[in-house]
Amino acid sequence: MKQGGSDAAKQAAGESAAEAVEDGMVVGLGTGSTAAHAIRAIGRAVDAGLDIVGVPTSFQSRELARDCGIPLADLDDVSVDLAIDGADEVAGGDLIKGGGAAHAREKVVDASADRFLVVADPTKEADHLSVPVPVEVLPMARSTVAVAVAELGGDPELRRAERKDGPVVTDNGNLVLDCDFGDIEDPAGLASDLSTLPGVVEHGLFVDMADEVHVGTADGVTVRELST
Ligand SMILES: O=C[C@H](O)[C@H](O)[C@H](O)COP(=O)(O)O
Repeated sequence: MKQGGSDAAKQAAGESAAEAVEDGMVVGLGTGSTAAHAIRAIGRAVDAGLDIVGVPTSFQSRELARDCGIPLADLDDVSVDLAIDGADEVAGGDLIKGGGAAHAREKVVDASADRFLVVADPTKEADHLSVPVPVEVLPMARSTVAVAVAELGGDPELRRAERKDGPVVTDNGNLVLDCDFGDIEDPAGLASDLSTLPGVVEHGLFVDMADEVHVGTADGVTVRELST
Protein backbone atom coordinates (compact mmCIF):
# COMPACT_ATOMS: atom_id res chain seq x y z
CA MET A 1 0.00 0.00 0.00
CA LYS A 2 1.10 3.58 -0.63
CA GLN A 3 1.66 5.21 2.75
CA GLY A 4 4.21 7.83 1.71
CA GLY A 5 2.14 11.01 1.82
CA SER A 6 2.89 13.72 4.35
CA ASP A 7 0.52 14.28 7.22
CA ALA A 8 0.21 17.95 6.18
CA ALA A 9 -1.04 16.88 2.75
CA LYS A 10 -3.53 14.45 4.31
CA GLN A 11 -4.72 17.13 6.70
CA ALA A 12 -5.24 19.63 3.88
CA ALA A 13 -7.31 17.10 1.92
CA GLY A 14 -9.38 16.01 4.92
CA GLU A 15 -10.12 19.56 6.02
CA SER A 16 -11.03 20.61 2.48
CA ALA A 17 -13.63 17.85 2.17
CA ALA A 18 -14.99 18.58 5.65
CA GLU A 19 -15.90 22.07 4.44
CA ALA A 20 -18.62 20.45 2.30
CA VAL A 21 -20.47 19.30 5.42
CA GLU A 22 -23.58 21.38 6.06
CA ASP A 23 -25.97 21.72 8.97
CA GLY A 24 -28.52 18.88 9.09
CA MET A 25 -26.48 16.42 7.02
CA VAL A 26 -25.90 12.74 7.65
CA VAL A 27 -22.20 12.19 6.94
CA GLY A 28 -20.41 8.92 6.15
CA LEU A 29 -17.16 8.87 8.12
CA GLY A 30 -14.37 7.06 6.28
CA THR A 31 -11.46 5.11 7.70
CA GLY A 32 -7.70 5.71 7.63
CA SER A 33 -5.23 8.46 8.34
CA THR A 34 -6.59 10.94 5.75
CA ALA A 35 -10.28 10.50 6.57
CA ALA A 36 -9.32 10.92 10.24
CA HIS A 37 -8.38 14.54 9.52
CA ALA A 38 -11.85 15.10 8.06
CA ILE A 39 -13.46 13.52 11.14
CA ARG A 40 -11.44 15.76 13.46
CA ALA A 41 -12.42 18.85 11.43
CA ILE A 42 -16.09 17.81 11.56
CA GLY A 43 -15.74 17.26 15.30
CA ARG A 44 -14.44 20.81 15.74
CA ALA A 45 -17.40 22.11 13.73
CA VAL A 46 -19.79 20.08 15.90
CA ASP A 47 -18.16 21.63 18.94
CA ALA A 48 -18.88 25.02 17.40
CA GLY A 49 -22.58 24.19 16.91
CA LEU A 50 -22.87 22.26 13.62
CA ASP A 51 -25.79 19.83 13.82
CA ILE A 52 -24.91 16.64 11.93
CA VAL A 53 -25.04 12.88 12.39
CA GLY A 54 -22.16 10.60 11.41
CA VAL A 55 -22.26 7.05 10.07
CA PRO A 56 -18.92 5.35 10.80
CA THR A 57 -17.30 2.88 8.41
CA SER A 58 -15.19 0.97 10.94
CA PHE A 59 -14.34 0.45 14.60
CA GLN A 60 -11.59 3.04 14.09
CA SER A 61 -13.79 5.77 12.63
CA ARG A 62 -16.51 5.09 15.19
CA GLU A 63 -14.04 5.43 18.08
CA LEU A 64 -12.53 8.62 16.66
CA ALA A 65 -15.94 10.16 15.96
CA ARG A 66 -17.06 9.40 19.52
CA ASP A 67 -13.88 11.00 20.88
CA CYS A 68 -14.66 14.07 18.73
CA GLY A 69 -18.23 14.33 20.06
CA ILE A 70 -19.94 13.53 16.74
CA PRO A 71 -23.42 12.01 17.22
CA LEU A 72 -23.66 8.65 15.43
CA ALA A 73 -26.34 6.56 13.78
CA ASP A 74 -26.46 3.49 11.58
CA LEU A 75 -27.96 2.81 8.20
CA ASP A 76 -31.12 1.30 9.69
CA ASP A 77 -32.12 4.77 10.86
CA VAL A 78 -30.67 7.33 8.44
CA SER A 79 -29.58 7.76 4.84
CA VAL A 80 -26.24 9.33 4.04
CA ASP A 81 -26.05 12.74 2.34
CA LEU A 82 -22.29 12.99 2.02
CA ALA A 83 -19.48 10.47 2.57
CA ILE A 84 -15.81 11.40 2.99
CA ASP A 85 -13.25 8.62 2.70
CA GLY A 86 -9.61 7.97 1.84
CA ALA A 87 -8.07 5.72 -0.80
CA ASP A 88 -4.93 3.68 -1.32
CA GLU A 89 -4.80 4.53 -5.01
CA VAL A 90 -6.80 6.85 -7.26
CA ALA A 91 -6.82 6.58 -11.06
CA GLY A 92 -9.37 8.82 -12.78
CA GLY A 93 -12.64 8.05 -11.02
CA ASP A 94 -11.61 4.62 -9.80
CA LEU A 95 -10.11 3.70 -6.44
CA ILE A 96 -8.46 0.89 -4.57
CA LYS A 97 -9.35 0.91 -0.88
CA GLY A 98 -8.91 -1.45 2.06
CA GLY A 99 -5.36 -0.75 3.25
CA GLY A 100 -6.92 -0.76 6.71
CA ALA A 101 -9.20 -3.72 5.86
CA ALA A 102 -12.27 -1.49 6.21
CA HIS A 103 -13.39 -1.56 2.57
CA ALA A 104 -16.51 -3.72 3.01
CA ARG A 105 -18.24 -1.32 5.39
CA GLU A 106 -16.77 1.66 3.56
CA LYS A 107 -18.29 0.49 0.28
CA VAL A 108 -21.73 0.11 1.86
CA VAL A 109 -21.63 3.60 3.36
CA ASP A 110 -19.88 5.38 0.46
CA ALA A 111 -22.14 3.78 -2.17
CA SER A 112 -25.25 4.76 -0.24
CA ALA A 113 -24.26 8.44 -0.05
CA ASP A 114 -25.77 11.10 -2.30
CA ARG A 115 -22.21 12.46 -2.71
CA PHE A 116 -18.93 10.69 -2.10
CA LEU A 117 -15.76 12.78 -1.64
CA VAL A 118 -12.36 11.07 -1.74
CA VAL A 119 -9.48 12.54 0.26
CA ALA A 120 -5.92 11.72 -0.70
CA ASP A 121 -2.36 12.98 -0.87
CA PRO A 122 -0.45 13.11 -4.17
CA THR A 123 1.31 9.75 -3.60
CA LYS A 124 -2.07 8.03 -4.12
CA GLU A 125 -2.60 9.33 -7.64
CA ALA A 126 -1.75 7.05 -10.56
CA ASP A 127 -2.48 6.63 -14.27
CA HIS A 128 -3.58 3.02 -13.74
CA LEU A 129 -4.69 1.14 -10.65
CA SER A 130 -1.90 -1.26 -9.76
CA VAL A 131 -1.57 -1.73 -5.98
CA PRO A 132 -2.80 -5.10 -4.67
CA VAL A 133 -6.59 -5.30 -4.35
CA PRO A 134 -7.73 -6.20 -0.81
CA VAL A 135 -10.37 -8.92 -0.94
CA GLU A 136 -12.29 -9.69 2.27
CA VAL A 137 -13.20 -13.37 2.42
CA LEU A 138 -15.07 -15.70 4.72
CA PRO A 139 -12.37 -17.53 6.70
CA MET A 140 -13.49 -20.95 5.42
CA ALA A 141 -13.25 -19.72 1.81
CA ARG A 142 -9.74 -18.28 1.85
CA SER A 143 -8.17 -21.18 -0.08
CA THR A 144 -10.93 -21.51 -2.69
CA VAL A 145 -10.95 -17.75 -3.26
CA ALA A 146 -7.15 -17.74 -3.51
CA VAL A 147 -7.31 -20.39 -6.27
CA ALA A 148 -10.01 -18.44 -8.11
CA VAL A 149 -8.04 -15.18 -7.83
CA ALA A 150 -5.00 -16.93 -9.34
CA GLU A 151 -7.20 -18.12 -12.22
CA LEU A 152 -8.15 -14.47 -12.80
CA GLY A 153 -4.43 -13.65 -13.09
CA GLY A 154 -3.88 -12.39 -9.56
CA ASP A 155 -1.32 -13.24 -6.93
CA PRO A 156 -3.16 -13.52 -3.57
CA GLU A 157 -1.45 -13.14 -0.24
CA LEU A 158 -3.13 -13.56 3.13
CA ARG A 159 -2.74 -10.33 5.09
CA ARG A 160 -0.82 -10.97 8.31
CA ALA A 161 -1.31 -9.00 11.51
CA GLU A 162 1.57 -6.92 12.81
CA ARG A 163 1.08 -7.02 16.56
CA LYS A 164 -0.68 -10.38 16.72
CA ASP A 165 0.35 -13.80 15.46
CA GLY A 166 -1.68 -14.94 12.49
CA PRO A 167 -3.91 -13.10 10.05
CA VAL A 168 -5.62 -9.73 10.10
CA VAL A 169 -9.25 -10.27 11.13
CA THR A 170 -11.62 -7.59 9.84
CA ASP A 171 -14.27 -5.74 11.84
CA ASN A 172 -16.66 -8.30 10.33
CA GLY A 173 -14.67 -11.33 11.54
CA ASN A 174 -13.27 -12.20 8.10
CA LEU A 175 -9.82 -12.49 6.49
CA VAL A 176 -8.17 -10.38 3.78
CA LEU A 177 -6.33 -11.57 0.68
CA ASP A 178 -4.20 -8.84 -0.92
CA CYS A 179 -4.39 -9.72 -4.59
CA ASP A 180 -1.72 -8.36 -6.94
CA PHE A 181 -3.01 -8.06 -10.52
CA GLY A 182 -0.25 -5.74 -11.74
CA ASP A 183 -1.61 -2.90 -13.90
CA ILE A 184 -5.39 -3.23 -13.92
CA GLU A 185 -6.56 -2.40 -17.44
CA ASP A 186 -10.26 -3.08 -16.84
CA PRO A 187 -11.20 -2.20 -13.23
CA ALA A 188 -14.94 -2.64 -13.87
CA GLY A 189 -14.44 -6.11 -15.36
CA LEU A 190 -12.16 -7.22 -12.53
CA ALA A 191 -14.57 -5.79 -9.94
CA SER A 192 -17.38 -7.77 -11.46
CA ASP A 193 -15.30 -10.99 -11.63
CA LEU A 194 -14.24 -10.69 -7.98
CA SER A 195 -17.78 -9.97 -6.82
CA THR A 196 -19.05 -13.24 -8.27
CA LEU A 197 -16.59 -15.48 -6.40
CA PRO A 198 -18.29 -17.52 -3.66
CA GLY A 199 -16.87 -16.58 -0.28
CA VAL A 200 -15.88 -13.03 -1.27
CA VAL A 201 -17.52 -10.61 1.14
CA GLU A 202 -16.23 -7.48 -0.63
CA HIS A 203 -13.24 -6.28 -2.61
CA GLY A 204 -11.46 -2.94 -2.55
CA LEU A 205 -12.12 -1.83 -6.13
CA PHE A 206 -14.41 1.21 -6.02
CA VAL A 207 -15.27 1.78 -9.67
CA ASP A 208 -16.90 5.01 -10.76
CA MET A 209 -18.30 5.72 -7.31
CA ALA A 210 -16.59 8.98 -6.36
CA ASP A 211 -18.01 12.44 -7.07
CA GLU A 212 -14.95 14.50 -6.11
CA VAL A 213 -11.31 13.86 -5.29
CA HIS A 214 -9.61 16.29 -2.89
CA VAL A 215 -5.84 15.98 -3.22
CA GLY A 216 -3.93 17.85 -0.56
CA THR A 217 -0.35 19.09 -0.56
CA ALA A 218 1.59 21.06 2.01
CA ASP A 219 0.66 24.15 -0.07
CA GLY A 220 -3.03 23.66 -0.76
CA VAL A 221 -5.69 21.40 -2.22
CA THR A 222 -6.75 20.46 -5.73
CA VAL A 223 -10.38 19.42 -6.09
CA ARG A 224 -11.24 17.27 -9.09
CA GLU A 225 -14.92 16.85 -9.89
CA LEU A 226 -15.90 13.57 -11.52
CA SER A 227 -18.94 12.86 -13.60
CA THR A 228 -20.49 9.66 -12.27
O1 LIG B 1 -9.37 0.24 4.83
C1 LIG B 1 -8.97 1.39 4.86
C2 LIG B 1 -9.43 2.45 3.95
O2 LIG B 1 -9.87 2.02 2.70
C3 LIG B 1 -8.58 3.70 3.90
O3 LIG B 1 -9.46 4.72 3.51
C4 LIG B 1 -7.43 3.63 2.92
O4 LIG B 1 -6.59 2.53 3.26
C5 LIG B 1 -6.60 4.92 2.91
O5 LIG B 1 -6.02 5.12 4.17
P1 LIG B 1 -4.97 6.28 4.43
O6 LIG B 1 -5.69 7.57 4.28
O7 LIG B 1 -4.48 6.02 5.84
O8 LIG B 1 -3.86 6.11 3.43
